[in-house]
Amino acid sequence: MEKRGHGHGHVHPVNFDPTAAEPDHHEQAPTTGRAYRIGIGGPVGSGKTALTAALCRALGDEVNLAVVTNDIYTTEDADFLRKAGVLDPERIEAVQTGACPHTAIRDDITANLDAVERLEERFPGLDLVIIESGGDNLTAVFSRGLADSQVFVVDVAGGDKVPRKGGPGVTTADLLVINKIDIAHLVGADMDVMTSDAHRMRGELPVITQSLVDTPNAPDVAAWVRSLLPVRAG
Ligand SMILES: Nc1nc2c(ncn2[C@@H]2O[C@H](COP(=O)(O)OP(=O)(O)OP(=O)(O)O)[C@@H](O)[C@H]2O)c(=O)[nH]1
Repeated sequence: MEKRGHGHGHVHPVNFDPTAAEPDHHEQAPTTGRAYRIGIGGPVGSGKTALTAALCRALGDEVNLAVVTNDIYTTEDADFLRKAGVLDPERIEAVQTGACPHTAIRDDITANLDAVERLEERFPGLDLVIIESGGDNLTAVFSRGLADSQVFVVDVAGGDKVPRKGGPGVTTADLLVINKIDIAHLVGADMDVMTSDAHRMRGELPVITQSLVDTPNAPDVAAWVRSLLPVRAG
């Protein structure tokens, strides 16, 4: 990490590595005997709540699932999901982060783990908890102590440069979703550029492009989620 001075007698660390994240202070807990936890993160308005709703629609009848939402000051996302009727409202827990959302999904994950625990107590045998982060920036990723796998959602409206800007969300998330491809032509986003940059930045890690207007149940992401869950007998 480089250090830069700026004229008041000391230096601040300056990190120009787009793939660098803050250190993760939590270890991944063993996944046996508890619900699998998938984190959904990404910039403000990219479609995280819409994807969460889509996954509830796609998987709700076959998987015992619940959702934790994170908002800074409100319970907006939880309220949206409850109103959308995609899941029993009892299966939705809201965390108010009161600070930058990445703090609650990475640095102090207690409130989120407590919310997961409440859901697990309420619904014994829960298979899956989807944890939706509040909208943040390209550096916001989940602690492995909270999310077993994570999806990072960007959208075409942010510009086709977003994947090549990197950041740990784009480069290290277990799945990158490029959302709202139905409006790519309206915002002048070149999908070939976005997908080839995304693959270049991510190596072997998967990339899904989708429109939740054209495919409201997010079939490709739902298939990816199914592939992560343990196969159940019967
Ligand atoms: N055209 C189009 N609009 C979409 C798509 N996905 C989501 N939207 C719209 O984009 C807006 C933002 O979507 P949200 O799901 O609320 O985004 P978010 O990432 O949860 O937003 P924050 O929680 O505020 O960060 C909403 O008006 C959605 O209806 C899509 O695939 N295509």
